[in-house]
Amino acid sequence: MSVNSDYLSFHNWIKTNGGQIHENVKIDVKEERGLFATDTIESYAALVTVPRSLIVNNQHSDLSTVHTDTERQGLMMFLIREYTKGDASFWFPWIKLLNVDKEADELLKIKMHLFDCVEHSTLGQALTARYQQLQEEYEQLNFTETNFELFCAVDHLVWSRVLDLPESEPLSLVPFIDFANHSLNANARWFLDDETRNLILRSEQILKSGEEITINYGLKSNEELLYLYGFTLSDNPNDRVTLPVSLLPDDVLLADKLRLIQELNLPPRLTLNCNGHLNEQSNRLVKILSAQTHTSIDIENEYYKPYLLNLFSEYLNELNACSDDEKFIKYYLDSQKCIVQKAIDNLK
Ligand SMILES: C[S@@+](CC[C@H](N)C(=O)[O-])C[C@H]1O[C@@H](n2cnc3c(N)ncnc32)[C@H](O)[C@@H]1O
Repeated sequence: MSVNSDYLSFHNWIKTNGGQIHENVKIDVKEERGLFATDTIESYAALVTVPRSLIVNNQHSDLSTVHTDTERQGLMMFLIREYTKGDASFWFPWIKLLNVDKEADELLKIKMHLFDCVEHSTLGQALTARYQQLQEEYEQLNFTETNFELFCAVDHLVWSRVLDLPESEPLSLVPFIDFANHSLNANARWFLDDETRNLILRSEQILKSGEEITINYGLKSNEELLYLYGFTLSDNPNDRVTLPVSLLPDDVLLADKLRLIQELNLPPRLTLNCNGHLNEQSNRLVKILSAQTHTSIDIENEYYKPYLLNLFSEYLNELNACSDDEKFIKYYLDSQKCIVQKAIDNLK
């Protein structure tokens, strides 16, 4: 079967099961596979309607036999089980297009790149924790139907494709709408129909022929985008730098500083916004961390600037030592460098 006929089968599957697809909407591959308008579409048009019966979550009868600790695991088990059934699965026309095998290869490559580049950043820490957790889950679930790489790929598919439905709704995968890519200037929006509980993707403006149909995944930093979806934006106004910080064990003020940090409930990291400014909590944390006398704890002391300069310069050196040709990692690194450089300039 050719790729085109796979998309045709998917369209037919959605329709046969009660869904609707606007005649001028199709899945296509340009730079990235996504949804496109094949002709002009008016604003506020229903682009896709996905019936309740095709929305995958823990309320769906097909997940009733999956017993797991978390909703995410439930979705993973469902995907693995249905993927393993091949064309015997009811969900085959959709799952075939998810390219589970290819995803596993791609992910492995990205993982290697990332670990080399961002080992010491909060992203490196988060990724390390995620893979450790996945390893534990994989062993715990004693999964014989798949290998670990595939297990990671399915985890990525779930993270990158779930929709955050309104509060009372569970984590859900929504075939067809899960082919919409992200844009900060999105031209479409999805919502749950109050009456039918169907999920509808609607145009928010007139769409021109050939235009990509995009939704907004939220105001996420490049680190969050990379962690959740595996891509970044070259010019991300929501980008920031988060740097893990810790106290030195030989700090004479260690106990006092720790107590204060706990009392104030400060997270052990510094966050710089895209203009290189520390947020309020981080500012407070640095005053505590950099103090060298009792009287200077939690006030702007003379060690404040040198402490920060040293921290930022070290991180900048680390970033400069990484070079990567992979487009999204390059955007991530360039943006991190730019923010840290602004923070250094702000201090001077
Ligand atoms: C919900 S899926 C969207 C459909 C996906 N492109 C596909 O081929 O199935 C999310 C994934 O699409 C890709 N993606 C979404 N928005 C993107 C963007 N603005 N730039 C690059 N890749 C994007 C990322 O790989 C992300 O993990």
